[in-house]
Amino acid sequence: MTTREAVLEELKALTDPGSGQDIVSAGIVRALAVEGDTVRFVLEIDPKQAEAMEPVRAAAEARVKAMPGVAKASVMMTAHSEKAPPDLKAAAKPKPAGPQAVPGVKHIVAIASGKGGVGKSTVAANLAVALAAEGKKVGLLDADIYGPSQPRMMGVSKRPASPDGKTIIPLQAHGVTMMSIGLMMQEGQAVVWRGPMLMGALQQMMTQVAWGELDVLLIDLPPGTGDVQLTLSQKFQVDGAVVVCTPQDVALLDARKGIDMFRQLKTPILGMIENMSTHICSNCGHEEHLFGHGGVRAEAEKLGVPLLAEIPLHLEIRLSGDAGTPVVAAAPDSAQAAAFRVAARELMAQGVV
Ligand SMILES: Nc1ncnc2c1ncn2[C@@H]1O[C@H](COP(=O)(O)OP(=O)(O)OP(=O)(O)O)[C@@H](O)[C@H]1O
Repeated sequence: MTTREAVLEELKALTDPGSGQDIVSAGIVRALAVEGDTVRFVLEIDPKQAEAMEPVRAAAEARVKAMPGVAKASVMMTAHSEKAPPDLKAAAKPKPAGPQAVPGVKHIVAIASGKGGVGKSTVAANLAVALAAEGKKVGLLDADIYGPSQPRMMGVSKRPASPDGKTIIPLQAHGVTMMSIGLMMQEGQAVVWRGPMLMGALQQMMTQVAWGELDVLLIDLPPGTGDVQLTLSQKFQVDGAVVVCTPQDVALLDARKGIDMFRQLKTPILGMIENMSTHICSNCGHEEHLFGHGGVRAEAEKLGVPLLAEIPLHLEIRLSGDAGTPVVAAAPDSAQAAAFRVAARELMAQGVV
């Protein structure tokens, strides 16, 4: 199969009698399409030149048809428009697009974890509600393709509407505008995501969801260091990442990997959040350190990133999350909710919300 570039190269051998330039540089080769072994294009000419151009058209068709890998060549002449011809060389090589902003969204903050089950989604949901309670316009995008849990945590299950088949209308819960990849899948459906599908789904949820005006869009990422993290950091202007971990050594090791990845991607680390920091007994209020204590603080200091909050392991946090009302909304005055509010205010103090 031949390429568009090879065809253009071949056509440069022909001269445009009007300008004296080759027909590619003269800008009269338009709508060039290479489909398998068929090449089609038009020569856009001044109608007065039709007769003089016919031999050029015939020569162009013959030259392209003689190229290896070409079975059919179809060249037509059309009358030119008044607009300046486009620069074919520039059109062939579009500039690589840098990270883009999401229209209307002032800041993007990723909530990440090195491994699964450390409470990243719980933190994302409660942070979103806490920031909304501070008067911020907050969006929450659940991009955790392996286990989207925001519909359950935020208590929404309705499939989002798309009146025009292009724009997706996000849902509202506890003062937060939210969207989850889970709402686009059939319940119980197992999805095998491949790289390009993943990137497409993330891109679609970032740009096709009608987020409206937001102070911040929180992204609940899948655990670990994979395609979604990479795509998000490379394609969108992410203000920073919050890394959630538990005090266990193994989680810390994974958290370190996550931090390394964001550093390589030049995404600022806004801070770490220690979840399941201490266990507070829901009967007697006794506090104990089930997974050890102080490890995350020491690690954060070593890595030079702030420790945004220490969230206790508390039955109320799990029950409220499972019931669809994050603890910050269910029991705003509780000590458990206060820990999330501390993290929210820290982010506001950093100016990323
Ligand atoms: N501080 C906490 N106290 C009590 N339960 C918690 C706490 N944090 C999280 N949980 C519970 O632990 C479970 C896992 O939390 P969550 O789904 O937020 O983790 P995750 O890191 O997002 O997991 P994954 O991304 O692997 O699905 C949930 O049932 C949640 O309610």
